[in-house]
Amino acid sequence: MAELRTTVLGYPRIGPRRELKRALENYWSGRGTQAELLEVAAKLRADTWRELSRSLDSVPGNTFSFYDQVLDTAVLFDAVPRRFRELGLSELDTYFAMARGRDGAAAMELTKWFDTNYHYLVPELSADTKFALVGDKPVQEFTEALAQGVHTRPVLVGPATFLLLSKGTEPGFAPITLIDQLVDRYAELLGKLADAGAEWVQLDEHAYAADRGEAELDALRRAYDKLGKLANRPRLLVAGGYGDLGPALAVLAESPVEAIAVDLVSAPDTVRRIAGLTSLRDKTLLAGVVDGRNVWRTDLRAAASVCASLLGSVGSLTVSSSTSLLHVPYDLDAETGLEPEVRGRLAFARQKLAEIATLGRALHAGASIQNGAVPAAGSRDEQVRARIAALTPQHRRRVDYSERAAAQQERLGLPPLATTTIGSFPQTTEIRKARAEVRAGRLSEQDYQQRMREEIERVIRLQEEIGLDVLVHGEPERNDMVQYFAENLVGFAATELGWVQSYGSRCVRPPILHGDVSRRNPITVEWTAHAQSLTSKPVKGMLTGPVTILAWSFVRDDQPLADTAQQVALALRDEITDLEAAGIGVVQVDEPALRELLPLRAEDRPAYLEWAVESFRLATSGAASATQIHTHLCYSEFGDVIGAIDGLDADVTTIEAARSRMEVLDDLRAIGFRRGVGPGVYDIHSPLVPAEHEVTELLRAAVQAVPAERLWVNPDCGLKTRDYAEVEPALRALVGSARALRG
Ligand SMILES: CN1c2c(nc(N)[nH]c2=O)NC[C@@H]1CNc1ccc(C(=O)N[C@@H](CCC(=O)N[C@@H](CCC(=O)N[C@@H](CCC(=O)O)C(=O)O)C(=O)O)C(=O)O)cc1
Ligand SMILES: N[C@@H](CCS)C(=O)O
Ligand SMILES: [Zn+2]
Repeated sequence: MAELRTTVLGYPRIGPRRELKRALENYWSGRGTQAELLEVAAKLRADTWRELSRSLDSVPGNTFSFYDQVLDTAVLFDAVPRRFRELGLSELDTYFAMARGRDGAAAMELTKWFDTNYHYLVPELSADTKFALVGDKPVQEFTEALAQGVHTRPVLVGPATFLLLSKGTEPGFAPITLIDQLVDRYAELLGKLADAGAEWVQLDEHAYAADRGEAELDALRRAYDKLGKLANRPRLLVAGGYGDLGPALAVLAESPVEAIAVDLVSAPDTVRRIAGLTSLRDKTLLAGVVDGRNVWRTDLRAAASVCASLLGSVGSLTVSSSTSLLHVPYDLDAETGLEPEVRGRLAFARQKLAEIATLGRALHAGASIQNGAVPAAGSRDEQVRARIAALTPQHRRRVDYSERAAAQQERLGLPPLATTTIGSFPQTTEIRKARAEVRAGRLSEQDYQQRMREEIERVIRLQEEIGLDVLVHGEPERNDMVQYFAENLVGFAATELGWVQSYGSRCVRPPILHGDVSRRNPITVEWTAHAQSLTSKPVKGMLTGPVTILAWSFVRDDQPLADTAQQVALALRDEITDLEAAGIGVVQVDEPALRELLPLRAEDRPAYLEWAVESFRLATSGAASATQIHTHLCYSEFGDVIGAIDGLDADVTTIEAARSRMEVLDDLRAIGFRRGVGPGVYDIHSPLVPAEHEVTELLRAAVQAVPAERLWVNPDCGLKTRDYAEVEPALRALVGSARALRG
C-alpha cells in the first residue's frame, strides 16, 4: 500500500439497493432492531472495501456513515450540544437525535455541502466548546477493514474545514478560532491511527475551494505544521475538492504533509499552478481527473495526458477522483432501460474505479491509452436551437409589477395575508406503493391515474375545509420535483437504481440531461386542470424552474450550463402558456436550488446569477399580466442572492424563513423589494406542529417589514416528507392566525 498510485477520495454508502436507507428507517420506526441496523452497516462496509480493493491500490476508509460525516466528526470530538446530552439516550440514539431532533430538542441545522445536493449537519460551537477525543469510529473501521484483509486510508473531515462548516452559537463568534485546540485532538487521533497500523490518513479540506481570508489560511498553515511535526502519525494526505484550492494550495505545498489531492475536473487550471510550486517536487500529488460529481465517461486520453504533464512537477503522482464518489450512483450495469447511445457515454462509481485503474496502469507503464475514444456529444435539436437564436430581450420582460398586481387582484380578489402552501402534500405510503406497482406491472396506468385523481380531490377538499385561499393539487403524481419533469422532457434519461444520498436516509435519482431539451406534450396541465375543476378557489400550477432542474440533474458538460438552462426554460414557458389556456391563473416556478449553484468563488458569481435569472425570466415572462407568477426558495440562506431574487421579477416569492426567525425580510427590505412575499411560518423540516400563537408571533414580525396586502402566509417548503397528522393542525394554525390578524 506504500505506493499510492490509484485511489478515490470517497465512495457511496447508502447501498446499491438503498440497504442503509431501509435499515435506518426501520430502526427509527421501531420496525427493526439496533442489531439489524449494525449488521446491514457492517455488510455495506465490507462490500465497499472488497469492491475498492479489487481496483485501487489505496482504499479510502471511514467513508461509511450512519447519517453524515460532519455529524460523525462532531460526535468524535464531543461537540454534542447540551440539549441532546440531556435526553439521556444511548450513544447511537443521541447521534440520531442530533440529526433528526427528538423530544423537543430541535435537530441541528441541515445545509448544503458546498455546491452539491448533499446536505450535512452544521456543528454548533461556542467559545466554551472543549473538544475531547471521545469516539474511535475511524480507528474501529480501520481495524475492521484490516481484519478483512484490506488496509485502508482513513478519511476525516479536516480540522479547518470542520470549523469553517460549523456555526457559532453566539453572535460574532468565529469557530475557526478554536483551531489550535481542535488540532491537538486530531493529533491524538492520528497517534491512535498510527498505533493501529494506518500508513496514510486523508484530511478533507474542501472549505478552501471558497474564498478564504488571511486568518483562515493561517489556521490551515498552523494546523498542518503542527500535525506534520508529530512523531507518531500516519502520512498525511490533504484533499481539496469541489473547486480550486486557491492560495491554500501554496500553503499546503509549503507544509510538511506528504500528499495533496487537487480537483482537476472543476479546476483544470490548477495544473499550471502546480508546475510553479517547487515545494511540490517532493510530495505526492493526487490528480483528481475522474469526475466525482458527474456521470460522464472520462476522456481517458485527455486525462492521461494531464497526468503525464504533471509527472515532472511532483514527487509522485496518483490518479484519483476529483471529489468523493458519494455524488454518483453505484453501478451503471444495474440499469436496464438506458438507450445504448446514452449508456455508452456514462460511468457510475463502479465504472469510475475501472477508469482510474486503467489510467494508473497506463501511467505506471508509461504507455498510452489504447481504448479511450472520446464519448460523443449530446444530440442536437435544430428547432430548439433556432428558437433560442430568435429570442429577443422582449422574451424576458413582463409589464411593470404595479400594472400586473392590479390585473391579478381584479382576477383573483385575494384578501390581505393570503394563505397558500408550497405545492406538495404528504407522499403517503399508498401513493408510493401505487407508483411501485405500476412499475412492476401490477397496476395499470389507467388505475394509477385514477388513484392520483382521487388523491388530488382529497387534497383539494382538505384545503377548502381548512380555508386556504390559493390551493394546490398536492403533487401526488411526482416521484420527485425534478425527476418527474425530466421523465416528461426530451433530452433526459431516468435511471432505475441510480440513487444518490441527499441527506440521512433521503435519496434522489438525479436524471441525466444528455441532449437538447424540448417538451413532448403538456406535463402538468391535466392534473392541475382536474384540481381546478373541483373548486372555485384559484389552484396554483406547480413547475420546477430551470436552475433547479439543472442543479439536481447530471448535466451534459459539452456546452455551457447557460445554454442548457435556456432550453429547459423554453419548455417551461410553453407549459405556462398551456396552463393559462386551461384557465389556471396562478403558477409557481420553484427555484430552491438558486443559491446552491452559486459559485464558491465571488469572482464567478455575477456570470452565474445573470444566466440563472435570465433563464427564470425566459420561462415566466410569456405569462399574461393577470397570471400571478410565484417562485419558491428554500434550503439556504439568501443574503448572497437577494439581488437575484429581485431580478426574477416574480409576483410572489415564498421563501424559507421560520427557522431564521424571518431574517430574510430584513435583506428584502434593504433592497427595497416591493412585490409579494411569503416568508415561511411553519418549519416543515421539523415534526413539531406550530401553535397558532407561534405563527402569529412570526407574522407580527413580518407585517412590520411587508404591508399585509403583499404579505403571504405559507409554510417554509412542501409538505411531502411530513404526515397528515402534523400537516393538518399546522395548516389550521396558519389559517387561523392569518384570519385573526386580518381582523
Ligand atoms: C427538496 N429537496 C430535494 C432535493 N433534490 C431533489 N432532487 N428533490 C428534492 O425534493 N434537494 C434538496 C431537498 C432535500 N432533499 C431531499 C431529497 C430526497 C427526498 C426524498 O423524500 N426522497 C425520497 C425518494 C423520492 C422518490 O424518488 N420517490 C419515488 C420512489 C419511492 C420509493 O422508494 N419506492 C419504493 C417502493 C414504494 C414503497 O414501498 O415505499 C421503491 O422503489 O423501492 C416515488 O415516489 O415514486 C426518499 O425516500 O429518499 C426529500 C428531500
Ligand atoms: N413544490 C415543491 C417545492 C419544494 S422545494 C414542494 O412543495 O415540494
Ligand atoms: Zn422548498
